Amino acid sequence: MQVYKFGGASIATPERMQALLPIIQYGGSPLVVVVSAYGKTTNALEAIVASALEGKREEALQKIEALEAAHNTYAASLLSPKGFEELQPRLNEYYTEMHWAIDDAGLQSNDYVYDQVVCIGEILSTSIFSAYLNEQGMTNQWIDARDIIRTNEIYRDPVVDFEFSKAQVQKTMAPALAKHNIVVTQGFIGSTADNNSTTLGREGSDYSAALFAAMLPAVSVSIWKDVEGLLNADPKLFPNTVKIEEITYHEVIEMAYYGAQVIHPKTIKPLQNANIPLYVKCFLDSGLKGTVIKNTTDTFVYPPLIVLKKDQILLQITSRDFSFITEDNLSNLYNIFYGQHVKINLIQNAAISLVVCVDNRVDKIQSLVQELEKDYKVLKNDDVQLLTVRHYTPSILEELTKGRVILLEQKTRNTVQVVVK
Ligand SMILES: Nc1ncnc2c1ncn2[C@@H]1O[C@H](COP(=O)(O)OP(=O)(O)O)[C@@H](O)[C@H]1O
Ligand SMILES: N[C@@H](CC(=O)OP(=O)(O)O)C(=O)O
Repeated sequence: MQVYKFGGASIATPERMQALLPIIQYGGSPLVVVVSAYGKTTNALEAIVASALEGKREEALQKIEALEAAHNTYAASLLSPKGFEELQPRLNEYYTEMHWAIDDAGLQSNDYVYDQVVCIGEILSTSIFSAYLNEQGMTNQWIDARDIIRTNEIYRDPVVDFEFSKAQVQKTMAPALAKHNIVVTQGFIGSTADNNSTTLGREGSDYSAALFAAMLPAVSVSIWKDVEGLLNADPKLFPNTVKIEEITYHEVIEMAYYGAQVIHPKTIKPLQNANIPLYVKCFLDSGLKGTVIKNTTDTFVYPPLIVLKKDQILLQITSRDFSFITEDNLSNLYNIFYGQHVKINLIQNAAISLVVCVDNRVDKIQSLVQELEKDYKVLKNDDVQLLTVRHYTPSILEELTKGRVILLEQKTRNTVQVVVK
């Protein structure tokens, strides 16, 4: 039993979806196919939510109409006229779900509304994918991941109830696999005990694939990307990247944690716990070997692993009464960050101040700063970047920071992190 995860890029166009057929056909079976929304659908859904939350209902409806038309065109170009006609009522149901969800704007929390709308991207893409595979003779069972992945009610950043979800996997997914050999389901989404939809965090489909794999359990997970495997840096940001053949879970968890946008940070833990290898493969050329991420006792010499996290903000937080930033202040400050759901990417403290680097999330920073300012003075340094290099050498660090202003630097034996402007 294997799990394949196809991200938005791999199904960005109907032609790309078509090209996945041989990958699935020769992938071995049974196979769980975990799929994201196609292309940039999630961004489009976020824009719908933003309009609805700003009270611009007409604008939101226009954007929904465009999204519906795009999905209809996508489906119609893959399916026979009969197949499309059969699928249309189902797509319409999901479009209606979206309409209802935006009507909750202002009545329910913003994060709740976001999840009810944004989850539809994956529901639509998988419905089309499943129908297309069926038409092509690859009989499969479509499963709504919201019937399986149970989460708590922290919308947009929920905690998954692993044991409950695992029982659901055994009850519904395992028998469906035994019957059809192929199950098509969604990444990124789950639901609460009250059947409200939740999303697991942007780019969370990798995490879903890992959860399904650990719960079944599967022998491996393959995530299909537009790159030849895991590289030592993002090729869109750095020239001369090198592909990594094999790498430990630990190294990848560090890379993902520091912000490498190739694998969702939560993906590794369920796989490592169940000792399931993760392959990063290229959907543009499935013959390429890719990268394997697993437990190993081998010791590798890695190239410098570089992660650049853009759109960061540096906050300098100073006690108003000149009290030292020691345990009592620190625990108070950590509680504030925790309460505001803001993750600290880098932290350094001095006598009466603390400097933290966090993602510049407009929706969160304002209320965080308001809360902090009750007891502390806060200075902001906008538009900074966080550069992390594992297995660094002095020369690579010099090369990467040339011409940049270094605002903060932290080094351990293996890792260097700098906040640069
Ligand atoms: N270390 C890395 N190795 C490979 N790709 C990386 C790395 N860091 C960032 N990326 C980026 O990840 C992209 C693939 O991931 P992504 O676009 O999220 O795929 P998906 O379709 O699954 O969402 C690549 O095009 C590349 O720009
Ligand atoms: N569609 C969601 C979940 C996801 O993981 O997508 P992708 O696999 O395309 O990164 C997002 O864009 O965040």
